[in-house]
Amino acid sequence: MTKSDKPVPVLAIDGPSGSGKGTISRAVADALGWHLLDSGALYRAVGYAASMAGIDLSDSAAVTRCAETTKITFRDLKDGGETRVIVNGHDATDEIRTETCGAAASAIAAIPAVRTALFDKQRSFRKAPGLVADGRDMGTVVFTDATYKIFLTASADERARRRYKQLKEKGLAVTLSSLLREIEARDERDATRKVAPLRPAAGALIIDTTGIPVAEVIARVLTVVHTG
Ligand SMILES: Nc1ncnc2c1ncn2[C@@H]1O[C@H](COP(=O)(O)OP(=O)(O)O)[C@@H](O)[C@H]1O
Ligand SMILES: Nc1ccn([C@H]2C[C@H](O)[C@@H](COP(=O)(O)OP(=O)(O)O)O2)c(=O)n1
Repeated sequence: MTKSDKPVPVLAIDGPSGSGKGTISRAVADALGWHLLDSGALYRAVGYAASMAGIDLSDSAAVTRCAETTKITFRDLKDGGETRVIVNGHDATDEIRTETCGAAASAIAAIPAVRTALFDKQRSFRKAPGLVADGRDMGTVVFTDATYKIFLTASADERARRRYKQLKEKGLAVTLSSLLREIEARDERDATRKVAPLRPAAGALIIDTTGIPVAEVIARVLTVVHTG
């Protein structure tokens, strides 16, 4: 709560992989001077930690213990570069961004107890003057009372092309066809799981970003916040 007892505002931005959530959330949080929660990084960090520990990702009890005990912190760089994600003391920022880790995150995210284990940590990011929360269930589960709810989407082809360009620029060996397959498999798993499936929250503004430049999407989202 703020001093005036008004709840701290939350802008929930949900959507499938490659829809632009990370890019738009970071830019909007910077423009508003609000905090940022990259909830996907938490699921990726748990997937990474479990894989590193040699845990079978279908072993729900072991993965849940891993989610409960893994120490995840975000470290912002002074030069404004990519926020570092520290997992059990190790800078895992680059490792967690691979598609392999994305698939591991999607698999462990379907375990209800893993989601419960990460719930309070996500809620703790809600601090004045406001929070931009990026994920799959920000508006539907974690911040059901979010002040603003946005669902970003784009065609699977466009999302795969964006991811291809992004990973190529990082020097990773990827093919467009395998990325498209991985994105479609992840969409399917995230949208059909029993707990917190990917779907627009009731009343969310749905923005299809196919063919819309980043600057235009940012402007549209900021209009929602400014005009309430
Ligand atoms: N509207 C857009 N038009 C073109 N490229 C975009 C757009 N939004 C995001 N991108 C690019 O697509 C890639 C994936 O975006 P990202 O923000 O990581 O998506 P998400 O967090 O939803 O997976 C990034 O390289 C980003 O720069
Ligand atoms: N709030 C969230 C965020 C991510 N997840 C899961 C499902 C996603 O496929 C993975 C990875 O999420 P992330 O947002 O980092 O992935 P993208 O950047 O959209 O490719 O984690 C989730 O279940 N709930």
